Amino acid sequence: MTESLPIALTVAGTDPTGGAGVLADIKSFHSREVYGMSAVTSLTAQNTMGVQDVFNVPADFLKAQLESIFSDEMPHAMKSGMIATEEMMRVLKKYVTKYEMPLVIDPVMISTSGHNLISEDAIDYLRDELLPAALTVTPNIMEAEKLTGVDIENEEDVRKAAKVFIEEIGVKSVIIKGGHLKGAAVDYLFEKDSETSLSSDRVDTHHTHGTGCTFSAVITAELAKGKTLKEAFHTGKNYITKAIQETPEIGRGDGPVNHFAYKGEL
Ligand SMILES: Nc1ncnc2c1ncn2[C@@H]1O[C@H](COP(=O)(O)OP(=O)(O)O)[C@@H](O)[C@H]1O
Ligand SMILES: Cc1ncc(COP(=O)(O)OP(=O)(O)O)c(N)n1
Repeated sequence: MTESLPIALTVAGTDPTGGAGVLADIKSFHSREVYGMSAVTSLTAQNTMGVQDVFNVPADFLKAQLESIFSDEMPHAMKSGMIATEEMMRVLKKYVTKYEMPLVIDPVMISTSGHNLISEDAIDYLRDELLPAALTVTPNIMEAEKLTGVDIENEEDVRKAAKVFIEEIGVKSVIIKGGHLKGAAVDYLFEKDSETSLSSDRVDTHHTHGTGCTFSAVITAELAKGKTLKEAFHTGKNYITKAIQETPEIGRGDGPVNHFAYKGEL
């Protein structure tokens, strides 16, 4: 008899060159031996040099995709990435409150190349309505600053922002990624009564396109297997570090990471 596979769902935008968004998420799920499903929010025309165009899927069609999935099979964990409009976020909120499963929100706002991927009013809805529904939220430094209003330059500022996330915004936990701070690449997991930080040497490379998507997708995959958030955080960090150390040098600009590089225990 075949053993049943853990299933993870991503609700996110596409990047046709496969470095970020849905394709990066599915590659990450697959490499962790988790069956991947997706509901697409936006089609972007982008590559390693930047974002050329964006087409947002009508909110009703996002609903149709989610309905197709949830009326057929229940994923074990779910993540969201680029959710461009408040209308789409409202649709998503209905599903994440109706069906209970670990939810990881990667609050994607701006691409590395500086392109706005979500509207300003969607940011307010994200902070006030969606974040409290998540098991964890994985902002980078700029996203954490935008959502909390705290300027972040060092570890103390990271702690101040985490306090706002937990005590004011009402998130259950937050993982603040330090990829854009100076020095070592340190990420911080804050739960109500605990703090865990994981550090790795900074890799001297500009090939970091899709690191945030990949990191949060691996965490989601581990949660789908029933791992704890701390265990998932450790695997996510080890996976992304290896994926950045062994970038495949694809494209003419800021290239993607290597989804085959990490060979850790499944
Ligand atoms: N140059 C680097 N060397 C090692 N790890 C990095 C590097 N850049 C980012 N990371 C790691 O990649 C993950 C994504 O971080 P970050 O770049 O801050 O997020 P985002 O991709 O959302 O902007 C984090 O685990 C971070 O520590
Ligand atoms: C469709 C799509 N989704 C997300 C991103 C941003 O990717 P992320 O991994 O958060 O960030 P970078 O590491 O690329 O900054 C994207 N570009 N496209």
